[in-house]
Amino acid sequence: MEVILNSTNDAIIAVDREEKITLFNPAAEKITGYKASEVRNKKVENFIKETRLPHVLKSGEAEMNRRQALGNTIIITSRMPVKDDLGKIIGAVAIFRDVTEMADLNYEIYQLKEMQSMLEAIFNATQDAISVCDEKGIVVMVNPAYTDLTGLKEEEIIGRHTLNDIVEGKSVHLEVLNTKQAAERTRLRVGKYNREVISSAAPIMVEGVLKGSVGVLHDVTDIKSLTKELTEAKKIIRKLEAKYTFDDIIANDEKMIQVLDKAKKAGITPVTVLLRGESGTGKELFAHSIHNLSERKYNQFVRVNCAAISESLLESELFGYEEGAFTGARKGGKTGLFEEAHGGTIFLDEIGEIPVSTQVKLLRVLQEKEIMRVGGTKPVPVDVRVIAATNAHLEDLMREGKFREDLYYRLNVFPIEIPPLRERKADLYPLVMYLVRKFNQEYGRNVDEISDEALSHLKKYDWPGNVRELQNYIGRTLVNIKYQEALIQKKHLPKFFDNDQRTLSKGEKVLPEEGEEKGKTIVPLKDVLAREEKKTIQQALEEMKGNRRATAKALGLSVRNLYYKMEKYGI
Ligand SMILES: Nc1ncnc2c1ncn2[C@@H]1O[C@H](COP(=O)(O)OP(=O)(O)OP(=O)(O)O)[C@@H](O)[C@H]1O
Repeated sequence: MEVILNSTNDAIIAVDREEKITLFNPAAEKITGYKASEVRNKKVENFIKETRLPHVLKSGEAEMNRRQALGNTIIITSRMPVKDDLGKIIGAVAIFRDVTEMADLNYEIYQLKEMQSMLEAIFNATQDAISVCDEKGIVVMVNPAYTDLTGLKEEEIIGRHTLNDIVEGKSVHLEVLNTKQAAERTRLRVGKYNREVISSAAPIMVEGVLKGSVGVLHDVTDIKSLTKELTEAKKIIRKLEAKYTFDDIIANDEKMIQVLDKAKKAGITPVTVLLRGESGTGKELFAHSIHNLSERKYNQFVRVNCAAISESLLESELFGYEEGAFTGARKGGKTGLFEEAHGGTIFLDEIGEIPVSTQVKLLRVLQEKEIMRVGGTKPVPVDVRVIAATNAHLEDLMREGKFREDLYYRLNVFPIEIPPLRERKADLYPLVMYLVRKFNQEYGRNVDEISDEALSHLKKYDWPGNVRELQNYIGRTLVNIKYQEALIQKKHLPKFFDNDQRTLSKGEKVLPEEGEEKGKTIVPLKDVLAREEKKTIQQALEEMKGNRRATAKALGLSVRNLYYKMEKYGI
């Protein structure tokens, strides 16, 4: 018995009825720091308050496995009364164990558990698909983003080899397991949906030993579609911006060089410009270039095709409207194009198509430098440079009462007349070569010259559609040329009045010819009608030398309707 008392790690303290210590073993000495000889026969309360032995003497009740502090130590105590044969309490004994070390360990475990829960929360909530495999390449953990991305259920992944999820490409996990190094940015296709991903992985090392690999997948399908959207958005922005400068205007002809000089002068002054010339002569190109030479070049260039916007909408598009200005008006109103162009330039193309009522408002902007929103009462000051363009004969329109005289004089401050291509044939050769370079790139051709015979053939033609027509024509020519051919010869040149839609320039809409598709002789009626409509419009435009007003009149259409159809058929 004595041996047990002396060798046990449990501290044992016994007291008699008077609460005096009768037993104090070596373990008790160690925990409390008192010597048995010092405390024996002395009241326990005088030395150790936490034993609760006086309480047990009174209550006669045992208290088992209680956790408590003893100074800086943590102990687990059991106390029980000692009774004689008659059940009378003659003393009490306390047995306790130092668990400070165990408590520290518990605390560490607690901290680890906390960390684990935190990591689990991150693991489950992150948008990145994560998988973990062991040192043999067997997947042991995946997060919800991983199952979402791959379309595989957890049970189809866990416990299987990591190669199981890959449809195409090399496993980064295996690379990590082979090299013990991180594997960076590898393209793969994974899972049920064959998603394209970029994957990276890193080794899991525990005390220098490789225990597995953790991999992250980024879905690039989304990135790809976002990039596509971004490219589209950029295209739209570029369309809105002025992209050309005077360096982009090809001119060799004396008359054209003079026109260019005049336009450059307009560029460096804030004057209102009226660009006149047939369709396709380069009016828009000039408008861009003037804006880009001016002090306003870092501000907006807003192009408005006055013929392409319906009469009822044009006014609110140009000047904006106040909330509640009309049924269907947007909440909060709308900023007009003049306000958008504030500080910059507004290019009013086809100015001859503006209805007389809107002309009054436009005159106000030019005179007062302020606009009035539709439904508004307060004028809004705007600082906008106006460049207008027309291929219509404004003087005729004025005589017919369709164009206000006062507006005409306000716009005609600095007229620039761009001559048609037939009057500047010296420009043909440099224009052809410029266009050839452009289409070489686009179509993957290697043309570097045009034969004299082919060039003189082009010079004989009138080019009613001007540079735009030449551009389409050279595009068609390059389609006819083989990759290895470097010289445009007469045999490559298409017919001038070629309405064959299959040789139209890039971007134009191709409608099926009669019975064109193999084994299909019946073409839907709407396609036949569309094809005929397109042909007729093209022919009319050719005959009217690209003059849209005259073409619309000849076809019995409004200019707006003609624009709509031209856009629809990609003419
Ligand atoms: N001198 C030139 N040098 C280079 N390209 C030109 C030249 N003139 C016109 N172009 C090109 O021809 C096409 C038609 O030009 P643009 O749209 O400026 O003509 P436009 O007179 O405004 O036509 P429309 O009256 O039909 O709107 C454009 O692709 C333009 O880049």
